[in-house]
Amino acid sequence: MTHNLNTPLTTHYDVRRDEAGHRYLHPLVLGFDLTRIPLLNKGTAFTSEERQTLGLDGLLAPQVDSLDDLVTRLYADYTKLQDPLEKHVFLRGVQDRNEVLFYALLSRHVEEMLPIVYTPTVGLAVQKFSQIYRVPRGLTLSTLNIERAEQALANVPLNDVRIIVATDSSAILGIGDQGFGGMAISIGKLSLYTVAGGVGPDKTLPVELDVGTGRQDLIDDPSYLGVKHKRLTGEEYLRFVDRFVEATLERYPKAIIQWEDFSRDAAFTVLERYRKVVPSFNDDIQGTGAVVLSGVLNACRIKGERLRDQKIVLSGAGAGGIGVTDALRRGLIRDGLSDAEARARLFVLDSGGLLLSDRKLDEYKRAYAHDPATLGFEYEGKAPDLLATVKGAGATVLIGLSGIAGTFSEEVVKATLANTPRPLVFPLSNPTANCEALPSDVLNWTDGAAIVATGSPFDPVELNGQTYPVGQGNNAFIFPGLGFGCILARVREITDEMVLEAAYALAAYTERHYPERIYPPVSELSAASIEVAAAVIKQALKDGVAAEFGVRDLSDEALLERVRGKFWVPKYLPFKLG
Ligand SMILES: O=C([O-])CC(=O)C(=O)O
Ligand SMILES: [Mg+2]
Repeated sequence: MTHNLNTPLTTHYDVRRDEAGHRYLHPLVLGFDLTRIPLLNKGTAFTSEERQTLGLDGLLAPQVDSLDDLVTRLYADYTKLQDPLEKHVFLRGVQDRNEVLFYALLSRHVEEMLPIVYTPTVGLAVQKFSQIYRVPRGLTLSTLNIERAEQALANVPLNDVRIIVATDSSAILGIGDQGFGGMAISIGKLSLYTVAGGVGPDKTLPVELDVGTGRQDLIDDPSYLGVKHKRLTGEEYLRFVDRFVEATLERYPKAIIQWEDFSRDAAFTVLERYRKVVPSFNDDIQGTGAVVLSGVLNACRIKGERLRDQKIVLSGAGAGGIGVTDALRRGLIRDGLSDAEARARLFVLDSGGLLLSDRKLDEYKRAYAHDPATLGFEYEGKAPDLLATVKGAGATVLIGLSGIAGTFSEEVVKATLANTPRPLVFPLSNPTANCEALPSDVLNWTDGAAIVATGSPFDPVELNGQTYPVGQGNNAFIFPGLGFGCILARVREITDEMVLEAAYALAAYTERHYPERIYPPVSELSAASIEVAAAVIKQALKDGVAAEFGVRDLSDEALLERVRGKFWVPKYLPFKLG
């Protein structure tokens, strides 16, 4: 089969239905090539008939396996590996060879493998991406090809992408600028879209926007694979992202964009610039915001208190910090407070201390700055630090999105305990090494009284003969369901109310199934995502932004059934040439 660049062969197969309505693959490539295209390759699970009709006879090991056999065999290999990054490379290798197998393996061992394909190991994969890079995956736009963005998108061998995770790598997790390496986070997030959000892998596209890096050490590193110059800024930067969005809209008009790990002001600027142009959301601002609101709601329920009774101190004023503050403000208003009353309960600190209106602050932080005259407590210096704020404000909730390990010291945690018998302490920065405090320390310092959640996974803590599970307050509980719902409803826009409903749906799911916990266990990600998706669809209909999914008259249960029915599950489809 030949093709030229003007009419590229943009896919390698069609999915068709036989007379009985069963789906099958009609391949547009044959023979050896089939074993090299991850969405088509079945490895030794090609049936003997397929081997003969597809030109594979003699190319494969004689044994014909089932998908289950392959999963069992690979898992045995996997368990021999010790090092998390090696495991990551192993699993990514499976994904790049045989995607159905990768997802079958991952869905069978979600709890064990999520920390490998996703946080925290993905943080290491980002840092080592140039070294572990093997074969192409996703789309990389850089300053070298952005002027040919349409052609670059035309080269992507997928015809119907519905969800894109795009990063400019300026603030990966809590580890900062990672240049080209950020591609690993886009890939990792999309694995969750498939395993937990039911979106078929052929509908997902990871994107790296390589606008350069502020890291001289990367620029100087001969093994670094990204473009080697300083980051674009200002108008040049926005023009680059404009080109990406325009070309994407043309090639994939049904796609949603998840903006991931953009630093501070870029995160807010990009979100606002495009959210009415293309259905899009920022995972760190909105996804993290929703997941934290959900956990705080459940923790308040466990304490027998209300959200509106809390005084909340947040350390970190990046995209995550301000996004969480905003979600909590909306939650406080829903709990009956006015906007001013809600703001009066939220205290945000950046590296200079509490945000105060007499400090020189970026625009996006200004919204949460307190007037020193009405703050209600005294402080020394230009602005109170974390300890002074916890004491002065009477904090009952402590949330960390600072990216700085150790921020929640024993003194700070004990000062929070002095304000309430059961403080909420959420050291949420990722990956593990950047977490503001270890859950075991927080529980020890508070003699088990604190309600703790982290962003990265932690083992349960044993204390005084009791076991305390540590909730994972990671946006993984929000974005797969949020995106899935948006895809199913073919939304024109993702409203703040839809994101808020995602938070309440997760809280309700947790309360129903795990009343003693603030987040479900990770093994329940897909079950929780289905409920999040249904809530998002309902709100999209209310907001008048849903283009499809005639579900207006469905009962809640019927809607959930509909969403469940759309969930992609890994299985090998038969090949047929007809
Ligand atoms: O990726 C994660 O684990 C959560 C997240 O968005 C971040 O930390 O930036
Ligand atoms: Mg993120």
